[in-house]
Amino acid sequence: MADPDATPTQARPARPGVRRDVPPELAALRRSIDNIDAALIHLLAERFKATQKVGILKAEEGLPPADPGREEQQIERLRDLALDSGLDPVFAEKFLAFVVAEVIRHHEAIADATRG
Ligand SMILES: C=C(O[C@@H]1C=C(C(=O)O)C=C[C@H]1O)C(=O)O
Repeated sequence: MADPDATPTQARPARPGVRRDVPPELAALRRSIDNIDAALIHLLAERFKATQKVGILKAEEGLPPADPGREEQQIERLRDLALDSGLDPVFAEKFLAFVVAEVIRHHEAIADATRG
């Protein structure tokens, strides 16, 4: 496997103005960030697997794709969790809204396909 901290002689030539010899602490933090990003992608994939199943259930039951009441509860809960953990609650709410908008788009597509 490629060494992420490869010295400039082992790595591709750096683009002009791009430093290759990053300080070890920065390299370590970036490895941690990469691990966290990977976890986020896996978590999102699992969330979308669950919401796809919800979309199918809703289409079968004739329920609407969006549930604003449920979303209100989630916003309140996530804002509290964000505050407790030192994350900006406005960002947490925006992030949830971004994800939920995509889920609703999927649910609308599932409902359309189910109606035929
Ligand atoms: C997943 C659902 O469908 C929609 C998407 C939600 C979500 O992604 O969390 C929440 C509410 C609904 O607007 C649901 O009703 O539970």
